[in-house]
Amino acid sequence: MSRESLEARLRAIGAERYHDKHPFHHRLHGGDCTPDQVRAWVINRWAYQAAIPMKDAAFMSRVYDPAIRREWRSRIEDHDGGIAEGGGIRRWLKLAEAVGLDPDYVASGRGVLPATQFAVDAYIRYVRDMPLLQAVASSLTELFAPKIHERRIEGLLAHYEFANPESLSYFRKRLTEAPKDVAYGLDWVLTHADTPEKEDMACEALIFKTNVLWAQLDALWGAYVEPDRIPPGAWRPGEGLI
Ligand SMILES: O=C(O)c1cc(C(=O)O)c2c(n1)C(=O)C(=O)c1cc(C(=O)O)[nH]c1-2
Repeated sequence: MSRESLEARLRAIGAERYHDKHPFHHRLHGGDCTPDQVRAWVINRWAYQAAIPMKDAAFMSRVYDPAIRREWRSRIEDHDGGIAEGGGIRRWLKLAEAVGLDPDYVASGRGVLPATQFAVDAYIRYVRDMPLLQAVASSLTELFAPKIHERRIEGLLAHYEFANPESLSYFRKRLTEAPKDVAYGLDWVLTHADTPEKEDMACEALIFKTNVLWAQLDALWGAYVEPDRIPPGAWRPGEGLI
């Protein structure tokens, strides 16, 4: 298979399975979420945000080639940032505050749904334990992220009072960060998936990752859109507010 046809296969996986298709996102971006459903999304998505630099550190701990580590380390810097200016994690907490949540409560990780935690932990473990090809390929959902970030900025600005350039700065910044990361990751996968077996492995990794993302939204829908389904220990409306 050529590089072009593997790339087409990866993109077809996104077209079918990326979480922009999930009904929770349609609801969020279309202005149909209640304030508590938005809060539940911010609290649970925090678990994903917090896991990203950990999985990137897990990845780097396995790589012997300094050239790859040099490319990869900006991912950690993008999220953690420096002491003074912070990074994506701090920008996420700005969003938390804007929707009326205490940022310390959100950053504590309390109230995250069990299924969300299982999904993000599975992502960290996958990147730590699987062949490097699959560890890299699992990040390629970011091929599809700029489109959903643009849609989210537009949808939130149109429908919710909390939305403004400051509260949404996380997504705006990702519009320039993600394409740089994914260009490197995609090229690496297309170069290293040089047998039919490895091509299948890369595709399986991307499917795994779309499942990690989908499962988080299924968990949100189950707990906060369906009535009376919040699991024990998970965030309940009224908790963790400013
Ligand atoms: O808002 C989204 O829908 C979304 C999706 C994804 C993704 O596709 O995994 C990431 C992000 N955002 C994101 O902001 C981010 O920093 C990020 C890093 C990664 C990764 O797997 O390394 N995915 C994503």
